[in-house]
Amino acid sequence: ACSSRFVLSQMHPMWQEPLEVPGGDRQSPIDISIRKSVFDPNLKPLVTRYDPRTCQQIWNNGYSFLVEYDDRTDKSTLHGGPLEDQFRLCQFHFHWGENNNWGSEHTVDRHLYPAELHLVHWNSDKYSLFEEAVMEDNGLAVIGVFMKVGRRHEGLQKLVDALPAVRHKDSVVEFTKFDPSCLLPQNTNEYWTYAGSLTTPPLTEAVTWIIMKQPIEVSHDQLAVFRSLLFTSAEEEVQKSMVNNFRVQQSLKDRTIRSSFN
Ligand SMILES: NS(=O)(=O)c1c(F)cccc1F
Ligand SMILES: [Zn+2]
Repeated sequence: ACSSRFVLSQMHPMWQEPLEVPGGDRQSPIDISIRKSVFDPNLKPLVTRYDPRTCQQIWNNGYSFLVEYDDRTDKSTLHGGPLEDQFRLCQFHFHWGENNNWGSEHTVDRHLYPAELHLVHWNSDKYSLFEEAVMEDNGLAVIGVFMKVGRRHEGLQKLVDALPAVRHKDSVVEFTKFDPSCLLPQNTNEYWTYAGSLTTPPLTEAVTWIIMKQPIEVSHDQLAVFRSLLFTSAEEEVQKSMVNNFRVQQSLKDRTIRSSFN
């Protein structure tokens, strides 16, 4: 699995923003202004091929919970869209709020969603490890999917049922045979894409972001289970609810957001 331990081992205490970032001209997340985005007819459809047999475990890393995949071979991949190369799925995770009024990292015309899913992939045509790719301009591709409150998401429920087992920071539970394509919206041809960064330290400017226009629906109760997780480990006296684990929005600076649709 892609040991995001690398990314999170440099973890700063929560929200010690603003963190000085070398360069810092392509930071994430951002607001996606629809009128500022430019339709690019050359953008291709996204192609995801996920093998549920590569799903390994769920890990509470004290920041979010990650569903980690075996990324030692090209079994679960992403290509197409704005991407020139093939990318390997290493993990997916979420960001959410303490209530349904906020929680997403990206916004659309300042509209906040209660949560956002990130499917993290690294460029396996150019690099041999996630830890390498995370330091390179074209190293990562992250699919962002907005989540709104509505009908219960049957595919998500298997994951929700496993969360009590990873309530505390540093807990891990085996989790297998999960196909993350069930978490994608039915329409994956409409997305925005821009050059950005990790939204957690080391905040490296390595990410091609692909943000789906169509949100998925999850139930109020499913989001409530996300909020039952804890930032703190079992040993700590004061337990802190894992909520509001999103980064503050960053300036667009000299960047263009492209859309795959008109
Ligand atoms: N939030 S994010 O998708 O930028 C992200 C990554 F891409 C990789 C590791 C951790 C992480 F949080
Ligand atoms: Zn994320």
